[in-house]
Amino acid sequence: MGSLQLKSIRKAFGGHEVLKGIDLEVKDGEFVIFVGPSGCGKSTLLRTIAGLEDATSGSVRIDGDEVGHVAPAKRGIAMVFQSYALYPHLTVKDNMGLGLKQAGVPRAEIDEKIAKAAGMLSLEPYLARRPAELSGGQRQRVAIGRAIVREPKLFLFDEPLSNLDAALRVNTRLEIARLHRSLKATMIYVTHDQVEAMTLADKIVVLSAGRIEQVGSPMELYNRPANLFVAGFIGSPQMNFIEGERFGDSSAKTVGIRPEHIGLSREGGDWTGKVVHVEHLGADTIVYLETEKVGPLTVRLFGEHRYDPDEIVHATPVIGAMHRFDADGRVLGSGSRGGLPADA
Ligand SMILES: Nc1ncnc2c1ncn2[C@@H]1O[C@H](COP(=O)(O)OP(=O)(O)OP(=O)(O)O)[C@@H](O)[C@H]1O
Repeated sequence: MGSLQLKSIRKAFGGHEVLKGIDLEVKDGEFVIFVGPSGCGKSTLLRTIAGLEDATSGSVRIDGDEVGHVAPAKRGIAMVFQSYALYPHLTVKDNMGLGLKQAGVPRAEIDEKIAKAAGMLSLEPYLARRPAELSGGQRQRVAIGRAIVREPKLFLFDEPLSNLDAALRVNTRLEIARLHRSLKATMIYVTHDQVEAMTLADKIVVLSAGRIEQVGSPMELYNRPANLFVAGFIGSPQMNFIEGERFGDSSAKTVGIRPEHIGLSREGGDWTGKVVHVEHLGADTIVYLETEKVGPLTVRLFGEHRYDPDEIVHATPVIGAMHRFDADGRVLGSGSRGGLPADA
């Protein structure tokens, strides 16, 4: 079992409050990812769950038990850091088994657990090596293996892939997804990487300046963002924001439309504009425009397209794909029913 309940968590460093009342429920077996801009409090929240920071006020419960005064080692959690935090003088096997050894687990049981975790992570050939004799990806797998052998109630990951190169990030990401499926463990994960968040999470928690902006599945956040902040934060390239009046929708202060929900043509379309820049990504082409009617626009086209800077083009939004926001940035509606004015 491994459920987590956070109630009104506040944390201040000196006079500076970095967590401003966090309420969150994580169910047993869920994969929950914290995202948000740099400095919003993601790591502080994770460290508070781990017990590496004490909350200034509020309650942290694991499986219903208050753990605010329980030492980190006694909380039944295992944490995997960006920096691996392996002991350089110990072999892979000893690094993985150290926590269990210190807890007085019998040698035979430790060996069995290490063998099982090493099998899951394809680490068998490296058990006798020291960390310096491993690649970054292998070191991170050892750190994950060390967490697995402890059979924690909660796995906490703090940007575990950010020191790895692009290809290795993808492989390790797939490995973490596979592990989550096979272990059915509760995992809480902090990342800067949108793709990691979208692909791994059952539930994403979007934080900004110490508060939760929205909690939801990746597709809920993408298709039905609760406010301008989430709409702008989730999705890359970013959602286009157009003043309601300029869009022709005076019932909304701002209208949002994702770059893939705008079509481009050389003749005939809603908004005439000039191409400013084009990015060819292979599978997609991103076209940046400056339009007369609605200002700058980013358009994402599937496949390869030839558009040149300074070319005059016409952009047309997909009907029903809009998100509408009020003057406070709260969503009024999204998609085919909520995204358009009533008379459209
Ligand atoms: N030990 C500390 N003492 C004082 N201030 C701290 C301490 N730890 C974090 N902070 C401050 O708390 C705020 C939140 O930091 P935190 O590391 O949780 O953010 P984050 O969202 O994880 O950022 P990043 O994405 O850059 O890692 C920041 O303003 C940071 O400077």
